[in-house]
Amino acid sequence: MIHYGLKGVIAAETGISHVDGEKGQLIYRGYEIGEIIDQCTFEEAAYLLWYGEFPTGEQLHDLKVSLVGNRQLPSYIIDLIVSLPDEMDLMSALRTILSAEGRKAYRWKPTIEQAIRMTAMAPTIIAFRRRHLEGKTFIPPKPELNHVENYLYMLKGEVPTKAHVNALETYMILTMEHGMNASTFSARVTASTESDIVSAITSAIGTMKGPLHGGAPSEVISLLNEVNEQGDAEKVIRNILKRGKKLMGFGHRIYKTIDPRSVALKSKLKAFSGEDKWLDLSMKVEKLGVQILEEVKPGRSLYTNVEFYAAAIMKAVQMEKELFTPTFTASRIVGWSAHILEQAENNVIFRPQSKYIGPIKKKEDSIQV
Ligand SMILES: CC(=O)SCCNC(=O)CCNC(=O)[C@H](O)C(C)(C)COP(=O)(O)OP(=O)(O)OC[C@H]1O[C@@H](n2cnc3c(N)ncnc32)[C@H](O)[C@@H]1OP(=O)(O)O
Ligand SMILES: O=C([O-])CC(=O)C(=O)O
Repeated sequence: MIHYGLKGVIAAETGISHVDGEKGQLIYRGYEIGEIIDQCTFEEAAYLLWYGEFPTGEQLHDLKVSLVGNRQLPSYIIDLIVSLPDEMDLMSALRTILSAEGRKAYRWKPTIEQAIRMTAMAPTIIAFRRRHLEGKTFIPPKPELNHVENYLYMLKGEVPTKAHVNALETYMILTMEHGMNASTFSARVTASTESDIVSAITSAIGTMKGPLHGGAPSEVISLLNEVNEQGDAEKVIRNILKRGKKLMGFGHRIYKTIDPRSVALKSKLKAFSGEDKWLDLSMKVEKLGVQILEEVKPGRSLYTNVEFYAAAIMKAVQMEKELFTPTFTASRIVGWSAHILEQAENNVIFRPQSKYIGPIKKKEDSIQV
């Protein structure tokens, strides 16, 4: 039997997270995601994923110090940020620039220190590259700001409001980790060859970029923009589906009910912006989208996924469309690296099989006379 797309195949045991697709539940290291976003910072959630438990005050302090030190970029990385062609999109640039970090020091086995370094570097690379493309000067990280505050500060050049930090931090914690999704699988496959953490994360970034995975939210914005311009949401949705296209931000391999991250983002947005044009538009498109998908694809249980409300939350914190997937990547590096470390603990190389459906030939039969 062939499991196309490895649907339903369990290929590893993990203690990092659990995704219950029927209940619509997401658990990090035993704790429900709702509890984590209400009570933790980005740093605390990352510590939990890497180490399996919450940090003490001293451990959290040490992690913060390590993040501060690793946020400074070496000169070879800065050189790349300014020399890559301008038409390279941010995800391609991030993939290329982070991969330049692959030095001898990263040889097998991966370590938590390496995971922290890559997590610390990503937001600085994204912010510097973005500012370079805008013709603006780089804003170096401020040691006294936390991870999410720093990211916004380096992008915008001013210390962000508490409301913006809180909204983005919620999003970044919610998207840190999600079981054996496509990009995490990529990371684990690369790590399973005993390749280094930089290569594994580079593989994952390449996988994250695609519109069926991490690239979806910018397409959600295109959908919302189209509805906003045309005014008739039902017509826009039906036209997309009539053309045989997918409705971006809807559907999920595991969730057969609403994605709990989508619920959490919607409620954060309600608290954050109250009456907001993009939130209202998103809720209208969600309601109609679910109804029409049930009519067109009955029984497939298609609801909004995390990417749907990600678009509205990014708008709320004034992030441009080009930053959506890189920001998702900056948080998912935590989950990828936790999986790379777990893979290294009990490694078996990933090597599924394929069924050959081509012909069997003989060379002499193909010789023309
Ligand atoms: C962080 C993340 O990666 S979250 C996912 C982000 N991606 C998106 O939002 C892109 C849109 N969604 C999709 O493409 C899919 O739902 C995926 C990739 C997320 C999941 O794919 P799969 O598990 O392979 O489900 P599959 O594509 O087989 O869907 C089952 C059925 O529902 C349909 N379907 C699934 N999602 C959608 C959608 N968004 N719009 C229209 N139809 C859909 C499929 O066409 C399929 O129909 P069929 O039974 O007639 O063949
Ligand atoms: O789990 C998946 O297949 C996709 C997803 O939601 C994620 O990676 O966050």
